[in-house]
Amino acid sequence: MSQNFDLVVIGTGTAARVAAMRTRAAGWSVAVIDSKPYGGTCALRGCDPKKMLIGAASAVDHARRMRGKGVVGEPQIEWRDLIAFKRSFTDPVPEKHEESYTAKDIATFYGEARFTGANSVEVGSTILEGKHILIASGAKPVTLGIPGEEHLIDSEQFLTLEVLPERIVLVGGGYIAAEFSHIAARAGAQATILQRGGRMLTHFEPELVGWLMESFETVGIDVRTGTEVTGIEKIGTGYRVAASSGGQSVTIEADVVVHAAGRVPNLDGLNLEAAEVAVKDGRLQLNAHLQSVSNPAVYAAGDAAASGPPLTPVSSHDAKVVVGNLLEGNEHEPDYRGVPSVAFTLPPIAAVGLSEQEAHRQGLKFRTKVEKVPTWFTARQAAEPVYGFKVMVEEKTDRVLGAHLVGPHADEVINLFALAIRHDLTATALKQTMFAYPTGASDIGYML
Ligand SMILES: Cc1cc2nc3c(=O)[nH]c(=O)nc-3n(C[C@H](O)[C@H](O)[C@H](O)COP(=O)(O)OP(=O)(O)OC[C@H]3O[C@@H](n4cnc5c(N)ncnc54)[C@H](O)[C@@H]3O)c2cc1C
Ligand SMILES: NC(=O)c1ccc[n+]([C@@H]2O[C@H](COP(=O)([O-])OP(=O)(O)OC[C@H]3O[C@@H](n4cnc5c(N)ncnc54)[C@H](O)[C@@H]3O)[C@@H](O)[C@H]2O)c1
Repeated sequence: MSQNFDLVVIGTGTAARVAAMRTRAAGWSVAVIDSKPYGGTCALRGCDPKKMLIGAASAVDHARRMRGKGVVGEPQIEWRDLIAFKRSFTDPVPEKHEESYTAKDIATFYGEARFTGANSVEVGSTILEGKHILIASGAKPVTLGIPGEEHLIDSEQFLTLEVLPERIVLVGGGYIAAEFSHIAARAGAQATILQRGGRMLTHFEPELVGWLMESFETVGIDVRTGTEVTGIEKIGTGYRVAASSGGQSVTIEADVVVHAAGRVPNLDGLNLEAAEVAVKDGRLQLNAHLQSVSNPAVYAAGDAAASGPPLTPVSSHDAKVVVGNLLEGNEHEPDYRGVPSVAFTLPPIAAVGLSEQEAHRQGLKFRTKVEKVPTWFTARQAAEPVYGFKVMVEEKTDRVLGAHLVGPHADEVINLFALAIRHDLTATALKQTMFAYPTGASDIGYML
C-alpha cells in the first residue's frame, strides 16, 4: 500500500513538529512518523522532565542553604513521588501531540521509517511517497566501543528510574553528567563522574566551571577528571566500572552506570543508501540550506542535521529554515549567532556567543571583564556562594561578543545577553537599560 504526501517527516520531536505544522498551515499534505511515543526527546526524555527533577533538587538545595538563616527543618526528595510528578507532565504528551496532528489533518504513522527510494519511505507494510522528506530523527548516545557497554543506561532510562540507586556512576563529564549528578546528590545518592577530559563542562568557560566545582564538592559529588572509562562488568546486583587515569587502572563499583559521554545524529536503520543520501563520518552531508547534497528531495533539521549545537531552540530554528526553503525555494540558511546554552546544575552555568579563546582565535580586539562575585547581593540573598561572570565586548563596535555566567538566575539572565548578541545591541545600550531591581538582570550593568 502506498500513500502520497507533499512532505514526509521522520520524527515527532521539536524539529519535526515545527516543520509539519508550518507546512500543513501552508496547505501541504503532510505525514509524520515515529518509532517511539510522539513528542521527541525534549518533551519526553530530555529538557522538560530533567527540569522537573531539577526543580525539586533546587527547592531542597535552597532550603538547605538557608538553614540557620531563618529556615528550619530538613527537606528531602521522595524520589518515587518526584518521578510521579514528572510523569504527570510527560505521560499525556504523546496523546496530546497525536490529537493535535489529527486535528490539523496531518497523517500519523508509527514504527521505524526506512528509505526505499529517493522519494519513498517504508513504515511497516506502508510506503509513503513524499515530494520532500525531512529527516528529523534526533540524536542517540554515541557508541563507546568498550566491553560491557550494554550495561550502561542512557538518559532516557535514568529519567524513568522508579527507585533511585544508592551509587551512581556517570560516564562522561558534560551536560548530562553535571545535571544528573546534581539531581542525584540532592536526592541522597552517591554520584561519581568519570570524565575523560581535563575538566568538566568543556562547552563553558574554564574559570566559571572552576568556580562551579565548589558546588559539586559541597554536595559530595566525586568528580574524577582525566579518567577514561574502559569497561563495565556485571558483579552481583551491581557493576564494576574500569577506567584509566594518568596511566593507572582504577575500578569503581556502582548500582547503575549512566551514559553521559556524548550524543551523535541518529541515522540508524534509515537505509539512507536507498535514497542516495550522502553520509560522512556519521553525519548527513547537507548544503547551507539543510538539504542533502546528493538528494534534493531530502532535508534535515535539529540533532539529526548536526548543523548547529544539539539544543532544542536550534532544532526549532532549523525546522523554520527548512520550511522557508520548502515553501519559497532555497532562500534560507540557519543563523546560529547568539544561541544561549545552560547546564542546569545548582547553581546553573550559562553561555552565549563566543568563548574568550574563540574570540582570540578570530583575531578580534576586545575587553574582557571576568570576576567571581559571591559578595554581590544576588548571591548573598540566595545564600549561594557560587556567583561569577565573564563578558567580552568588542573595542571598535561596543558589541557584546560573548557572555558567560554562573550563579543564581544565570539561566534567565543569559537570555538578555542572547538578545543583545543576536540583535547587535551595544554594551552601552545594555548598560542604559533599566532592569527591575532586585533581579538577576539588575547586575548586568556591573558586568560590562
Ligand atoms: C537528557 C537530555 C537533556 C537535555 N536538556 C536540554 C535542555 O535543557 N535544553 C536544550 O535546549 N536541549 C536539551 N537537550 C537537547 C534537546 O533535547 C535536543 O537538542 C532536541 O530535543 C532535539 O530535537 P529534534 O527534533 O532534533 O530530535 P528529537 O526530539 O530527538 O526527535 C527525534 C525523533 O525521531 C524519532 N526517530 C528516530 N529515528 C526514527 C526512525 N527511523 N523512524 C521513526 N522515528 C524515528 C525518535 O524516536 C524521536 O522521537 C537535552 C537532551 C538530553 C538527552
Ligand atoms: N542543558 C542542556 O542544554 C543539555 C542537557 C543535556 C544534554 N544536552 C545535549 O545533549 C548532548 C549530549 O550530552 P552529554 O552530556 O552526553 O555529552 P557532552 O558532549 O556534553 O559531554 C560528553 C563528555 O564525555 C566525555 N567522554 C566521552 N567518552 C568517555 C569515556 N569513555 N570515559 C570518560 N569520559 C568520556 C567527553 O570527554 C565529554 O566531555 C550535549 O552536547 C547537549 O547538547 C543539553
